[in-house]
Amino acid sequence: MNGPNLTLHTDKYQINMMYAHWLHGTANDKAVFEAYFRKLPFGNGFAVFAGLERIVRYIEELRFGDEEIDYLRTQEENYREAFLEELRSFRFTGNLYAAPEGTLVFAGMPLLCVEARMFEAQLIETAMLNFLNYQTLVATKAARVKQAAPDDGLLEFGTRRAQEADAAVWGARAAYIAGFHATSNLRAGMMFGIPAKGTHAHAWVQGHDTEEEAFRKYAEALPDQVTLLVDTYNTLTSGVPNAIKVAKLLESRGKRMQAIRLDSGDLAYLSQTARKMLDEAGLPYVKIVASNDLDENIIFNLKAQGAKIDTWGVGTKLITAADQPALGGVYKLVAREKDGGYVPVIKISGNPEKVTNPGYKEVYRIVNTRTGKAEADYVTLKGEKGVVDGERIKLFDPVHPYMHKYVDHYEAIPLLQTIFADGALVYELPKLDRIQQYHAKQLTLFWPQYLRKLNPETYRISLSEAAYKLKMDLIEQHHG
Ligand SMILES: Nc1ncnc2c1ncn2[C@@H]1O[C@H](COP(=O)(O)OP(=O)(O)OP(=O)(O)O)[C@@H](O)[C@H]1O
Ligand SMILES: O=P(O)(O)OC[C@H]1O[C@H](OP(=O)(O)OP(=O)(O)O)[C@H](O)[C@@H]1O
Ligand SMILES: O=C(O)c1cccnc1
Repeated sequence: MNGPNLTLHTDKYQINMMYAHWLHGTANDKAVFEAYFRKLPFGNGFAVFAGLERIVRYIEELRFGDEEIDYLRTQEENYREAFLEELRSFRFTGNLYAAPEGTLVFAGMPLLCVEARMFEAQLIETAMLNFLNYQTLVATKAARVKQAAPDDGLLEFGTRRAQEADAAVWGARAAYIAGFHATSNLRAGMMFGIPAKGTHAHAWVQGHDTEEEAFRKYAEALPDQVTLLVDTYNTLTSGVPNAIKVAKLLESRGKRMQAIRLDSGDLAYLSQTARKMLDEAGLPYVKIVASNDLDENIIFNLKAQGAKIDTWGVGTKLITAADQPALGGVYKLVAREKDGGYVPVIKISGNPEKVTNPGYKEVYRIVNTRTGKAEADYVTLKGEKGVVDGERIKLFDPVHPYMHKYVDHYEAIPLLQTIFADGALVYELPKLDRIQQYHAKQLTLFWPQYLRKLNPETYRISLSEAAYKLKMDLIEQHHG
């Protein structure tokens, strides 16, 4: 997938820091960074991790070419020529660990960890956050829509309203991970193998003398996939009756009309009445698709009202994550090389939730072997053995440490997979269908109280006692 060169898709301050490290001889010192977010979006109980495939492609293709170097030369007179020359041979040579796409993730857990030369780890922050914040946000929004209509068809219709072209296609992919069935965007279909589907617009109807003629001509052109948009003039007095006529015509030719689409008005009332009209005409197989500024809340309400809708076309509010336009994922330094080893580092803040968790760490999902359900995620310092050996562990909330419990019958599933090792891609990117299936399976690991859309219970991310002690010691040191 050779797209545009994204190497300068970074904030200038990253290159400034790279330059300063280079100048002072610390560019080759290793560093460990972790990416995580502090607050779940949409008041949801979980987020759906997405963005890894794009991150992998980006890292593989990182190169400073002539154009990039010439541009940097014009942007900063302090950059020495030898530094710019060094950029020519820049490659990612570090390690990257990440959760697989489709994993349910939570506030405060490391989603991705980079261990690399300071020079490399710093450059990639901006683009990685850009990719994972957006794709995780849209996948999470899509998971909420899926929860409102778990057994219905879900079509992603957002491209025309998306924040530009990349957002449209990667957003369509994120929606598919969370259980959407198809996208209207053909490029997303071609790039990722997502089924591409479509009906027709009002323009098709407006472009003919009569609605009936428009429907007939459309059905003649595409007899195997006829979904007719019935609301251009009057849904119940014109659109549905004309669609019924065309469905009968198709039947006489041995074909079946697929669906009608409703795109305005009271979707509960119109779908119920249209359903009745279709059934009475002997067309129970003709489905009803609805669209028009839908989101999980409207879909939930329409279902509560008894709407007879089989498939939902969801555009603007999904692709733009309308009720929360950004996920606040951050990328924080947790350890750096000094005198041949790693020293943990911390960022202190007056707000306890913003104090970082220091140290090179690992994260495990603790699954109770009696219930088969996840109890909490458990963050340890790298190399801690207790959890791997199944020893009794104490789970507690690092912000409210008095809230704790012990578990001893559990399986500890490591969440971060090795993606790059010494710069080499060692992870086989799964096919998109596999990611969708993996995501669906992830949902079965959690009790429903963590999954509900409204006021979910908080799933806890616990620090091991050693990781917690390290944090407290560093806070103490800094206060001292
Ligand atoms: N029964 C319903 N309950 C709750 N919301 C609904 C219902 N029917 C439709 N909606 C939603 O109400 C919103 C606005 O619909 P409204 O009826 O105002 O516009 P419209 O009929 O589509 O008008 P226009 O023709 O300008 O598009 C849409 O988001 C739509 O999905
Ligand atoms: O409502 P969304 O969730 O964003 O879904 C996509 C919308 O895009 C189209 O409308 P548009 O107004 O662009 O054109 P049309 O209604 O004239 O077809 C379509 O009819 C949907 O209503
Ligand atoms: O195929 C459709 O019906 C469609 C596609 C994009 C946006 N709105 C509707």
